[in-house]
Amino acid sequence: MDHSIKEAIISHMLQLVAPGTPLRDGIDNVLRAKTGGLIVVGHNDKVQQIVDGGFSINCKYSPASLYELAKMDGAIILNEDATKILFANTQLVPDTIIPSTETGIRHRTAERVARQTGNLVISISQRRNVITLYQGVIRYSLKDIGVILTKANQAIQTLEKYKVVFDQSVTNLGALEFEELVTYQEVTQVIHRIEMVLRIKNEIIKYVNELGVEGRLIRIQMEELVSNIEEEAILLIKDYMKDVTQDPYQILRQLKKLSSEELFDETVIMKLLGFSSGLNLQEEMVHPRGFRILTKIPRLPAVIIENLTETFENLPQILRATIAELDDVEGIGEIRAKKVKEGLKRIQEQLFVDRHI
Ligand SMILES: Nc1ncnc2c1ncn2[C@@H]1O[C@H](COP(=O)(O)OP(=O)(O)OP(=O)(O)O)[C@@H](O)[C@H]1O
Repeated sequence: MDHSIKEAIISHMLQLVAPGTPLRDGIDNVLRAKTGGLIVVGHNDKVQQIVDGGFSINCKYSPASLYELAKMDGAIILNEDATKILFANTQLVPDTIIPSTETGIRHRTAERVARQTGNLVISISQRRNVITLYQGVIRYSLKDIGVILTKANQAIQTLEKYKVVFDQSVTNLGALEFEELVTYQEVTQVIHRIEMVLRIKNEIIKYVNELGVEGRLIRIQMEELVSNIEEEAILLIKDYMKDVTQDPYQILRQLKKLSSEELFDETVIMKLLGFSSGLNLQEEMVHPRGFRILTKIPRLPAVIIENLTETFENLPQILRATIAELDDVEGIGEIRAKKVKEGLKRIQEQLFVDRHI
């Protein structure tokens, strides 16, 4: 199964049972009462085929009713978004040919039902104090909130460190862009770093999803650190991809799929940007189109940035353009032309002050 599809399924199931949701409240009640439970989320033809006996309940879902119904033997079936309890006390009869690695009957049934129907199945162990989620071939044991919180906090600290390193290298890149001294190596290095930050951010998002209401503070910290990091990555790619017709979002998606070793390989990143191997990355100079720097000018609409980069092709040419030449660009009058010039000058000054040598 594609890694990103698997991640998406896990993320969806974790959000459904995240702390603070009614479903999680009900599951926690069952766990505490030590009655055990087997819950199928969603009812369709495939589920219908393996259900035997039980009662039709068809009432609004509430944590209390889930708890009461779990006292009975058998499985409980909820609707797709877990807002209704449809059946209780049902016997599930999945195909025994379907392989299962579980030992107990409840867990084996849960795994088989999930594989056979593709639905989310939740097994709450009576003796072992664990909640296991199954969907298709995916199996996920919910972890203790304290353990996830510790991991999430560690990830936030790592994110802070990586963010500092990334900020430094992106400031240096900006200064070099004004000096026309950027080599391909600097570009691949910054792209590598932004992808590292994105990877840590995604890991934290997973924890936040699993933590539900308990993850509020982690989410705030994360957003404060890297709220628009994806946009920054897209602008960076747009500045340096070989051909303007390439899709920067597609390049970013491919970047996400790289293994850690590949991400360290400059030639792999260059290839994603559309360059063939054979370039001398440490010596050959490259100019950015200017998207990233122009976006820093306050209140400059995206369409004007597009027009500027299209007319002048790269940042050095935009910097060399006179007020009159800027004025000729569609959507730019004299006042805006001056604002662009002043804006670029201010950004340059700031970058030269902030750069790390
Ligand atoms: N096919 C099934 N359909 C519905 N409920 C089932 C099915 N199989 C087992 N159960 C439920 O699981 C209970 C017995 O589970 P058992 O103790 O054998 O499993 P287990 O996987 O070891 O779980 P636990 O860790 O909770 O003990 C039954 O009382 C019943 O409620």
